[in-house]
Amino acid sequence: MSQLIATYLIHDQKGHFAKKAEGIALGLTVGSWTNLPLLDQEQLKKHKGEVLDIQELAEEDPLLGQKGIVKIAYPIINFSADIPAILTTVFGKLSLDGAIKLIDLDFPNDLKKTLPGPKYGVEGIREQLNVYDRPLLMSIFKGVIGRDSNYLEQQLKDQLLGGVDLVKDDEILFENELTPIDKRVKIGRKVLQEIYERTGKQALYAINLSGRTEEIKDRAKRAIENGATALLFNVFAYGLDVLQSLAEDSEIQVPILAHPAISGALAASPSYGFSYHLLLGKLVRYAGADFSLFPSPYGTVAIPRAEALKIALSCLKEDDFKQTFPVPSAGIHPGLVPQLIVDFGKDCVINAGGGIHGHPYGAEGGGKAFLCAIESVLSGRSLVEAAKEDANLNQALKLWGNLEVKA
Ligand SMILES: CSCCC(=O)C(=O)COP(=O)(O)O
Ligand SMILES: [Mg+2]
Repeated sequence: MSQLIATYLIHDQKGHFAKKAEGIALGLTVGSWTNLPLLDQEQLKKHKGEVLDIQELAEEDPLLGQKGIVKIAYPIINFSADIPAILTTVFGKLSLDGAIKLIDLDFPNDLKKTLPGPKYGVEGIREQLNVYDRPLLMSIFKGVIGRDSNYLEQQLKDQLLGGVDLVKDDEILFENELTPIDKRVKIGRKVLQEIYERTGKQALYAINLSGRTEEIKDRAKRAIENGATALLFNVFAYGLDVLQSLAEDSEIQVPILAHPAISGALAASPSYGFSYHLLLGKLVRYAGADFSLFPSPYGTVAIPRAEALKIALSCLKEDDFKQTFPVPSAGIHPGLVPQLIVDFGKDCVINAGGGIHGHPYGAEGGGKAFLCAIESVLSGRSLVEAAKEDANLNQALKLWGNLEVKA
């Protein structure tokens, strides 16, 4: 019988993990079945969760007690094949029941088959952009709230002239009178075309898809009909199922970038919530994101390096799905590029807002400084060496410094 396997970090003052694990396996499936008549027990057996493994960890939390890892298998006949039902089964009521963290989910093939995964993935995106041999570079509009469409247009041009592969709206730019989505799409189409004719550079502009859930599919489709080339989506403000339904829609034929806004509330605690790699890696990928943004280990809202690396591994793991581009973000500047490439390799997106727009030569200089940093790392040169011949990189390093690389 096909089973979904959930791995949890649990805590117990007395280390009674077996009892706790059995309580979860029963409580989230058939409830207390042992007191029922034999006939009912037989009927319920095929629905009961099964404790597969219990490991006691040496580590102890001073307040929460001893730590343990338990694996519980849930028969997939218990729930419908959708993420809301899956999450409610494995972590619904349980998420409210003290210090417990859902670390991972192993999906059986018949359940995986019901999920879309990314439409384009790393390979498809590289084909669209015609960039195969380096990390991609993305920049983020900044300071657009309260500004008109001329301002937005100029910012887009400046960013693209810096040579970036993608530009994205900030996740906090919503429907507004000055720069509504229709206007942004129109500007995006025009400027992307102009830059392509001038420089031959293909780029994508990810428009923030916002508004009420019931409106957003139509809004996305209209944007795409009018020339939108990618969508940014605040997946945790809406839910993974909404991402899935966008990804599955055959009329939504553009890449989707999943923004991690809100996810800190769900994953940052070491003892509660989801693991970051499950949420921003596996689930976002399975639900259909082509890109997953997450806090890098080095910037302004840093997460531990080990966590960030696991997110990226989960995005790129050999699997039945296309790969999702990992996008370590927040507070990124050119001096971090060598470390980002050591950590995430070539299949990642280097993504910056302030590190592009705050460059002394403007967004164009910012983009060029990043590209020079990427190229110098890939050709084995130090940033300091490369900066001797590149004024853009030189200015960036003077302003933001140059992180010493750790293996
Ligand atoms: C926390 S990951 C999302 C990064 C993001 O949305 C952003 O605006 C980063 O901007 P920055 O100026 O820090 O590059
Ligand atoms: Mg942002």
